Amino acid sequence: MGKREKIIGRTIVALDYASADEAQRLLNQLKGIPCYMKVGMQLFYAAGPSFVLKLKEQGYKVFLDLKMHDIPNTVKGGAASITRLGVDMFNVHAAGGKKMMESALEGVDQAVNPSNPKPLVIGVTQLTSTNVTTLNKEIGISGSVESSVLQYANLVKSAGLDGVVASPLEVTNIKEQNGIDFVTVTPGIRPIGSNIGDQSRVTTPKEAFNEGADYIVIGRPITASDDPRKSIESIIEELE
Ligand SMILES: O=C(O)c1cc(=O)[nH]c(=O)n1[C@@H]1O[C@H](COP(=O)(O)O)[C@@H](O)[C@H]1O
Repeated sequence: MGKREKIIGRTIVALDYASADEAQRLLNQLKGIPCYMKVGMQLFYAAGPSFVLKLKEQGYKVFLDLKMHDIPNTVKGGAASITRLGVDMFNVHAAGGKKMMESALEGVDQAVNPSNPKPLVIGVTQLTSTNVTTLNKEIGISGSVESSVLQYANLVKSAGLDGVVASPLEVTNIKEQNGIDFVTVTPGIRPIGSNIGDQSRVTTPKEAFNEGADYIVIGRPITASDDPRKSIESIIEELE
């Protein structure tokens, strides 16, 4: 696999759209650039499993980002249903605790078979929109964001999940404490000059990979651009 293909395979495009038609329009614009595709709440609640299956039919790897956070039994059932969809990756909130995350893995085990291979199961640590004021004053967790992220990452690892969602800024310490193979999926990606929006803990795509991120997640710098194809090409070029 060449360098360009490797970069494309590690770049996850967040399809945050209100309908399948809008998401498909972006896929058409990015034809021939087989990035990993992320379906989050907005698109899944509107377009459902059928759009996920459509992405798989088109040959994409799919990250289903539904950030499950519920009682263990419910998460177990949800994880089984997600696994039956044949996605490549999905996530749960680490804040749900170890038993909840272990239950997600039990749900996966129930549903895996040759047509539903095991997806990567990823724990969300502190959202990349969270800053220290939100953490301390609203959520009620004291200390730095990074220490909370590391505590969650260690919990995710102890529950047996494959890795975490975190900001690229935290990747080095996460890998140091949990091993190089512990997968890091990093949103909060902002190429130089792009709008930070509601994100707090951001880096450029290049910095994220330099920090050791396995996957970068990019939404609006591509989807809100006047020319999404040009935007993604310039990100890939910078990374090459
Ligand atoms: O789990 C996620 O994907 C996620 C976790 C997190 O901490 N922060 C975060 O931004 N995300 C998702 O990553 C994407 C980032 O999108 P942009 O901010 O538009 O690049 C969105 O779809 C978010 O839902």
